[in-house]
Amino acid sequence: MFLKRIELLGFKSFADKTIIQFDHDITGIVGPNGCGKSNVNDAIRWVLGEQSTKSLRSGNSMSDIIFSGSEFRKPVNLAKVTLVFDNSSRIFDSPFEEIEITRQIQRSNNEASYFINKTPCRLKDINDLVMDTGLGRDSLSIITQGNISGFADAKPEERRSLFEEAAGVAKYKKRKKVSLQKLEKTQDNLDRLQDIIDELSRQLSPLEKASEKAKQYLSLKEELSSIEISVLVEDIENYQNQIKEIEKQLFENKTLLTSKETDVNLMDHQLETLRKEMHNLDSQISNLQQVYTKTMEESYQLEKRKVEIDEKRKYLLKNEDAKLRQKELQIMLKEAKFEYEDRRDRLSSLKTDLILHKKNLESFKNQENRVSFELRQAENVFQQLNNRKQVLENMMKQPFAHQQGVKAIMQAKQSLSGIEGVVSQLFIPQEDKAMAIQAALGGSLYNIVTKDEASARYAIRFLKKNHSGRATFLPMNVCKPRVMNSQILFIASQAQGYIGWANELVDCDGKYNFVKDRLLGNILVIDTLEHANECAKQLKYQVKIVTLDGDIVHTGGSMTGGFVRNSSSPVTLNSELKQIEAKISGHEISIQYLRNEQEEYRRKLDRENEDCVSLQIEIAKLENIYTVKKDKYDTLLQEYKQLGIKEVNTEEIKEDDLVVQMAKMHAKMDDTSSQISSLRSRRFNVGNQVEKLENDIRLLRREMNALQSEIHALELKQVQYTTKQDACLNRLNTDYRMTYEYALEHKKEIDLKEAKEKVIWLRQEISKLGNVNLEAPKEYEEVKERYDFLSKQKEDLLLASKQILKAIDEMNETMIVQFSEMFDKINVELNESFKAMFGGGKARLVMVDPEDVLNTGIDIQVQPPGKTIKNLQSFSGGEKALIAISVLFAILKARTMPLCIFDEVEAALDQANVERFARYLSHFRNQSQFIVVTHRPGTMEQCDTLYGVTMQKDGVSKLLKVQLKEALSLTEQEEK
Ligand SMILES: Nc1ncnc2c1ncn2[C@@H]1O[C@H](COP(=O)(O)OP(=O)(O)OP(=O)(O)O)[C@@H](O)[C@H]1O
Repeated sequence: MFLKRIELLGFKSFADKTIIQFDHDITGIVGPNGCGKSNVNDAIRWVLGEQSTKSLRSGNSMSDIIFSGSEFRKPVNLAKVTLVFDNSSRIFDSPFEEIEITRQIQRSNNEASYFINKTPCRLKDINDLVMDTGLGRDSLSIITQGNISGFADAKPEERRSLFEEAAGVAKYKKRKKVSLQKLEKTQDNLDRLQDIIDELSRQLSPLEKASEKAKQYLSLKEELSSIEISVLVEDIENYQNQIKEIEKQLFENKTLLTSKETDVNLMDHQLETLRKEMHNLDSQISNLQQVYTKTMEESYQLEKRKVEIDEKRKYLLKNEDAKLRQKELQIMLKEAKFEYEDRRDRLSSLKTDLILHKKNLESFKNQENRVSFELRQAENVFQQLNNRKQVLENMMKQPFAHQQGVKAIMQAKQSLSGIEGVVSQLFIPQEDKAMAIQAALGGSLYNIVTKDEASARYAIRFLKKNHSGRATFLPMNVCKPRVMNSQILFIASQAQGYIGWANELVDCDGKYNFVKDRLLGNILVIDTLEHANECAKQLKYQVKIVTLDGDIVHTGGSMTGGFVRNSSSPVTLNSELKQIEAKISGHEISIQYLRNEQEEYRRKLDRENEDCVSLQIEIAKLENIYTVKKDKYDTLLQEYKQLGIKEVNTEEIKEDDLVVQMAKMHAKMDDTSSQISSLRSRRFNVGNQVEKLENDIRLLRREMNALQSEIHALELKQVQYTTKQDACLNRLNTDYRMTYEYALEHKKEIDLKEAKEKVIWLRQEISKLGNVNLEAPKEYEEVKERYDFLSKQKEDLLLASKQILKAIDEMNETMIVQFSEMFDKINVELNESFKAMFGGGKARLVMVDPEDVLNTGIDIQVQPPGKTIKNLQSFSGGEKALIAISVLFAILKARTMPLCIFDEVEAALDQANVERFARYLSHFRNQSQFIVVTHRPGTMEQCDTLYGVTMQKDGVSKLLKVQLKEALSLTEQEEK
């Protein structure tokens, strides 16, 4: 037998271990109602994997199938049922000759355990084992009274499962279901995958762009760094050279300064010496003047004596004899000759002197004329400068003459609170930058800076109230500093003719720095308009640029410039005034210098004049004396000749002679006078030298001041270059993490100008890129990799779903074929079984939708003998059962089942029909094994073995093999 035995323990009413042995094809199980017959059926179904407590006629919990006890028996805690099958025909796909399937449940944990041949297994293993064998919880193997009675009344669709089971398509259906679930899952996965792929693809495009941008950025940056390092190194080298040059100049200037200091010291010393000499000369002159006076006194005494002697001689000449007279005359002649020759020589010497002095006079006159001319010119310019200064000062006294509102506010400043001042007065442009700053400030020149907005509001109310015009106010608290883009700062700093940012070229009180930065922080100052245009181009016309002349290149590229007649503003006035004042002080010095020079020449002129005049007087006096002396000599000579003396005694005049003494006196006086003159000249020269030295010292000191300023400027420059050099070093360090020495080693040979242009270009290109996500290439790679991977997965899934669909198609095909074949086969068998059950007539199975074999419901058209075809519903309960049994037999004929369990399937039949049923059943002997739960003697008669089930008072089912007679008596007992 296929099912060899059932072992029950604790299952429902089978509290005690009960073994049902099956030795024949048809085994009947009989007994009164409620004795536990159907529990055997339930036990088989339970072992074969039934999960529905309803199907098992149990309570809510599976543990309800465990024997629950009775008045006389305690409940048990374990239910265990084993089915033992003969597998020699290999109905189960297993190499074992015997298959033992066990299911048990513990009350304590409500957990079921499964075993195949005593080995624990899963429910699935049991399902797989019984699949395709015709067994199983939903199979045709177990048919109950309910199945039979409900068959006719069931909907066509509900009937279909029976035929599917018979056709053996259930496994395909199951597989198809699994495949469809897989397909659904695959589709779900595909949908999810598609969502992710869509999302990734949305990310990919921008990421690819960002990645390209980042790569471009990195490549530009790399190029930039390779060039910029060299540029920085070159710049540092240049700065170093410039610093060295400045150091050299500083050294030279400092040396020069020291040498000038030495010169000044030396000159001071010379000055001292000269002053001493001057003092010396003065005392020498004074001494000589005394000598002169004394000599003149002595000469006067000698003159007096001479006059007395001459008087005596005149008397002698008149009264004495000829010889004496001759002697006397001779003496007088000698003296007269001596005197007249002496005066002649002196005269000649004085004339020579006069010529010399006149020459000097002429030269000094020329010099004085030249200096006077230069002085006049300098004084003219000086006057003009002073006039301009006065005009400027007047203009500055009324700085807002044309700005009525500004003027009114500034006049009422004391009574208004929070008025700081007008922009044009608060900001002082650095030297030469006034025009540029004026252009940069433009309309803001006359903005009034206030402490806050409230002060500005108050001032505006004041203007309104007094009808005093309008003004623009700039509250300090709203001024925030402008931060220029570092790229622009860099490009600007490299531009040709770069002077600086306008705010850097203006001095002001520190508290106005924000105002200054707000108004001027974004305006660039470049030397010329050409350079400004060039720079504007490099900066893409994003920055307003002004030139030193006040021309403007606006953002966007428009230009303003030209000449304005009265373009003065307080900003330029101030600067012009400063320039004028500087010029005036320069002119003052040169005028002073010229005046000194003029004074010196005039003094010289006066002196020469004086000398000439005194010489001329002296000459005039001497000429008279000479004439007198000559006349005297001539007269004496006449007188002497009249005495008849041919020869004039040439005897030398004696030294002690009065005339000789007098001549000596004159000579001494001349000599003294000449010495005085020479000393005076010396004194004059020394005086001039002193003055000159004093001037030279003054000049030297001025030069030293200039040198000092130059040194200061150089030191400033040195600091500037050092700062620039440090900035470059810093950039090398922070931007490129390099020391100068390292960078120097790795520097490339570059053309600095070209390289700087390239750096600017590269920076512009980098700037154009805007924000760059440096992680983008990595992110792109990751997303791309994921995208590719998921796309491949999608392809695989599509392939898998195609394969599943193909498999489903194949299964559908197989199911259609198998179902159709089985359907036809059953239809053929039905005709026969129907005839056998009804004793004639005909029956036919019909597909409700033949087009949809896979889903169609199944209808039955029956025509019992002598009756016309009627609606199934209109048949009696017995007829309906008979129709169902006909179909059941038809199926069993068409598809051989190894085991069939009929649970009171013939209950609704009358005696004659039961016998017909039983007889038909016996036809299946040797073909299938039947376990028949029955009350009907007709059926019992056809059974090979009968088991009687009884239940005593203890509520426990007992089983015993019975003979037909006993079986009938068991049933009869119940009927009674
Ligand atoms: N868990 C359980 N513990 C104890 N007894 C149980 C349990 N479950 C069911 N029973 C008993 O089993 C009996 C019902 O058995 P079953 O339905 O097999 O009887 P039957 O012989 O088929 O009756 P009928 O001929 O009327 O169909 C009842 O007496 C019921 O009390």
